[in-house]
Amino acid sequence: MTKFQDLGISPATMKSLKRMGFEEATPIQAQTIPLSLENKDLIGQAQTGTGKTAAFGIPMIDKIDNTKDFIQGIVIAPTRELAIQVSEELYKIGYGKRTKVLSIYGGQDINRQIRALKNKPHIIVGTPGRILDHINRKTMRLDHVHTAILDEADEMLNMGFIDDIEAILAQIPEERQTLLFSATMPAPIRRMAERFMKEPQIVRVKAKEMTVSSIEQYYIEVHEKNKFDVLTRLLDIQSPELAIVFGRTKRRVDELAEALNLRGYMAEGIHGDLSQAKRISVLRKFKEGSIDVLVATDVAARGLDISGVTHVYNFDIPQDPESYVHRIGRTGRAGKTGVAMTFINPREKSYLHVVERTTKRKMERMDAPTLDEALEGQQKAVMEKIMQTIEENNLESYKEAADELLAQKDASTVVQAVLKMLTKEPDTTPVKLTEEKPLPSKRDRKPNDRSRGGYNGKGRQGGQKGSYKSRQGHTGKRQSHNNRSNSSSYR
Ligand SMILES: Nc1ncnc2c1ncn2[C@@H]1O[C@H](COP(=O)(O)OP(=O)(O)OP(=O)(O)O)[C@@H](O)[C@H]1O
Ligand SMILES: [Mg+2]
Repeated sequence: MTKFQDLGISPATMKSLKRMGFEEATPIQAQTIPLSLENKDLIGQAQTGTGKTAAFGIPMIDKIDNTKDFIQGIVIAPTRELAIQVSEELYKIGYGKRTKVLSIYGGQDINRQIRALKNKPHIIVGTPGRILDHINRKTMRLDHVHTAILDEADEMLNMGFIDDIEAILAQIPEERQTLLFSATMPAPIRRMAERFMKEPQIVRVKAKEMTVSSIEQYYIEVHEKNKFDVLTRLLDIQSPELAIVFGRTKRRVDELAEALNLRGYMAEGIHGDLSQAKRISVLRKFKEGSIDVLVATDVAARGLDISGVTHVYNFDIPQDPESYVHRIGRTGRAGKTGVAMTFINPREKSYLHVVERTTKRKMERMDAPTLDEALEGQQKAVMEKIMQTIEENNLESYKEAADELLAQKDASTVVQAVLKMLTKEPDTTPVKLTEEKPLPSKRDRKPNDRSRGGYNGKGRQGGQKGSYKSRQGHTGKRQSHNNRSNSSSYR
């Protein structure tokens, strides 16, 4: 374990790290911070949730000269949500030094951003399109920037942002330091990236597997038409605190969110076609816990750090192994545990093998749960809740009513009735889901065919990092239909 004080970090930044509760550096931080402080270009690859943001953020902030009123560092990120999240983490790291950090992204009022830019931020975090927009309008100058960072670099290059990124980098002095970070860095993308770097050092955190070991990984073979029932049974049995369900396309995400609601789950979808306001509100609700299932396309969730996500469900298997790594990486972050379940149409078996080969980790096979198991899961959750209520020892005012019931019926019958009332019986309300064809067999697939749902490179939306309110131990995750609109009990 490496202590931050051994990495050459300034006292002001050390103070911020302490305030953030960071005690020891993660491996990627320990390996890249000293190199970065020496101004080396580098490509940093480490598992999801292992602190890459601070790995690039700490040295960048330490190199900012706060007495100078111009932009000295820039971070480019693929989505608005991520830009906001990264800027918030940088703000916290820069708190001790009073570093000014500004996020700029499409969809937000440009005049407001222009006013904020006049406030002379030291660091800009933004999406490629909007950064270019400000460069073209001459509302932002990058000629004093010494550090340029591409977060989720492989995704941005995959999405066709290479020209935008090169145009942005062309505005930054050549002596700059350029850093690329991601949990995945396929070789062709890395070679493309090296074009705009100077003898980059490649820092790959040595790990046997590409995914963190604290995520349990399972797959379930299930036919398309049964997938939804299997999903709801799993939700009933596993009672996730917060869950993310990944669908392949935007339509899929919308239909899944609607179907989950029909069956009484608090779910909402997020993808690139929603308005910015809607996306902000969905993410905020998810972080606060007033919805507990987020249905998303891959790109919508890249890099997002939401505490409390205990389960990830791949309703559709992702088309490439990198997407798998990023999807399941929304759980098991910062040393926490998580569970990832992947549904596989029997004809998609080859994709499972490709994922396993890339991650160097086998998924464990699980059988689809039955209705009875789902009911049992819900009963268990209610029983836990009852025991918890007993432990809280605050039942005085119910004693009289209990005695009255027990005078009429025996204890077992009374408890059975209470259990029945509290248990959400598995719901089989019919739902409408358009069938997705299984992915083409590997042999039919063209190289670089990544046509997926999600963002189209434009129209990215922002979301705010909400407060992570503590969620009281609630076990039954579903609301029955008649009280579904009352979300306050979930806060
Ligand atoms: N040294 C540390 N000690 C404790 N917590 C840390 C440390 N470094 C980072 N964290 C926390 O770990 C969480 C994950 O960090 P971060 O989002 O930077 O991961 P990442 O490696 O960028 O993941 P991804 O590949 O999914 O983008 C964050 O909540 C962050 O604040
Ligand atoms: Mg990250």
